[in-house]
Amino acid sequence: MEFNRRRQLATDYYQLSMSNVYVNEGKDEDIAVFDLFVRSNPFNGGYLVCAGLEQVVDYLTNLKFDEKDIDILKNNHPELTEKFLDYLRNFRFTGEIYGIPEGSIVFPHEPLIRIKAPLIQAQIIETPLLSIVNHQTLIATKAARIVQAAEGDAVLEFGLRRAHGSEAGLYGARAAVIGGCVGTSNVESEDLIKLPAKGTMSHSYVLSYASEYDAFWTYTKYNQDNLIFLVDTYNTLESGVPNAIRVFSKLRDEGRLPKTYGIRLDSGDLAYLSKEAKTMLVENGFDDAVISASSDLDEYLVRDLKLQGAQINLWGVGTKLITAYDQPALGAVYKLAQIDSKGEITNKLKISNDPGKITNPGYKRVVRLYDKDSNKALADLIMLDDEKIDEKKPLTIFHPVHTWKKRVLTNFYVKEMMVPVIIDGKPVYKSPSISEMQQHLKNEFETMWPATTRFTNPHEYHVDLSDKLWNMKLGILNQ
Ligand SMILES: Nc1ncnc2c1ncn2[C@@H]1O[C@H](COP(=O)(O)OP(=O)(O)OP(=O)(O)O)[C@@H](O)[C@H]1O
Ligand SMILES: O=P(O)(O)OC[C@H]1O[C@H](OP(=O)(O)OP(=O)(O)O)[C@H](O)[C@@H]1O
Ligand SMILES: O=C(O)c1cccnc1
Repeated sequence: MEFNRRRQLATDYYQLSMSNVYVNEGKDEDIAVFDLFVRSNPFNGGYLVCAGLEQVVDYLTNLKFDEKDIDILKNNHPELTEKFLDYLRNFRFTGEIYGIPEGSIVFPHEPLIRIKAPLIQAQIIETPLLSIVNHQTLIATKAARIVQAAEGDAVLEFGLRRAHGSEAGLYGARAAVIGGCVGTSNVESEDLIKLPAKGTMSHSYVLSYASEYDAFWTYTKYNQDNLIFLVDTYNTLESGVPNAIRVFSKLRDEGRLPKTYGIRLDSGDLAYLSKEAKTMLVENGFDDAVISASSDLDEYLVRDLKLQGAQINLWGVGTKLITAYDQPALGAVYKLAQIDSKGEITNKLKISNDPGKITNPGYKRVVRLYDKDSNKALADLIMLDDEKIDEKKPLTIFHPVHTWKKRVLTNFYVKEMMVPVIIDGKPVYKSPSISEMQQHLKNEFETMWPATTRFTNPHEYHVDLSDKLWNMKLGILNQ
């Protein structure tokens, strides 16, 4: 699936006005290093699930400007010089990208993507990279929380009709599946995520028949598997569930009750109705029927319904997932960390009154430190790219703002977080399949202490700076 292939002007104009200056001032060949990172965890949570890297690669390896784009820019912006427009005509991304694989659990302040490229290129790509990663990381994180609350039950993404446009619906569905949803109702996503779209039936379908029974029975003539009947159109317990049971019984008598069959509840007290429906289904020998529910669900309602003993084993989640309802923006940023101007390297940081907002300078990488016995993650360390860690020696790590808070690690091993993705403009990374990303996330959860992933007052996972990086930062601040 091609991302934004014909949408190269989907950027903020200032990227182009600044680039116009760079070309004309001979700064376009300066080599810049930028970091893309998030400043805080969304949803008052303790973690993020990163997503969007595959679309970043697709965008960067296909980015070019054609004569139509040049005409539009020329007509609207007489200040853009011919020299710059010529530059755009010949544009190709020639830089280097390192990134953290999709489906990884990540934390604020650590680079999710590191960009090293001619300054002008790194500038032009800023807005699209942020919009891709902001969106997908936010939705993957929301999905992971809902899946976490569902405690092993299947979660389906149903949000397209409430998404902020079909592109948000499409890439939101992708991110939701990375985050752990077993599927989506979004048909356009089939080609992107290589999974058939899934679904049940609507109230209008049931209402369009003279009786609820007719609606259910007729459906079975054209759908052999996955027979999930919507049972709340008239009266869930007095009509919907009994009619569903009549149809299931008939199918069983005819020897064609499918593997996946069941009901969907979409209104009323979902805990009470699911328990009553379960009893009725079991009494009729339909112990393995799916009981699905939808209706403005999110991670808190799913958790609450489970606490109430709801007998629901498939959760359909739309609006609150696809729009990241309680936090609709992630706020990932893209900050300059180094400039190499004709061989003269300067490390850069952005100063702020808030120490937590001062950016980290230099050409850096991120590693995760794990406890050798439990295999649980202990902390992440942002360090300069050429630094090494000796796993045999004790390692002292310290809080990046409250530096007196120290820990000495002795029994640990180190894992690199970032992988090379594009080198000299050429893709070098084979993106895993969406189901591999989903599995990767499951493995990641195994390495996290519950304190980090719990919803209420999660523990702040440590993302620390190496000594060398801290000294570089302090040196620049002192200047
Ligand atoms: N047992 C429950 N505990 C907590 N919240 C519930 C429970 N059952 C349902 N809800 C939630 O309460 C909210 C309102 O449900 P309610 O049935 O009143 O409206 P509805 O589902 O929109 O029904 P209708 O379409 O008939 O108006 C929904 O978000 C639903 O998920
Ligand atoms: O509640 P959400 O989490 O957003 O999940 C999606 C909702 O979309 C449908 O309702 P809608 O009223 O749009 O259509 P319907 O008439 O088929 O129920 C469906 O029945 C769910 O309630
Ligand atoms: O298939 C479904 O049940 C469905 C799809 C989209 C939205 N609500 C429900």
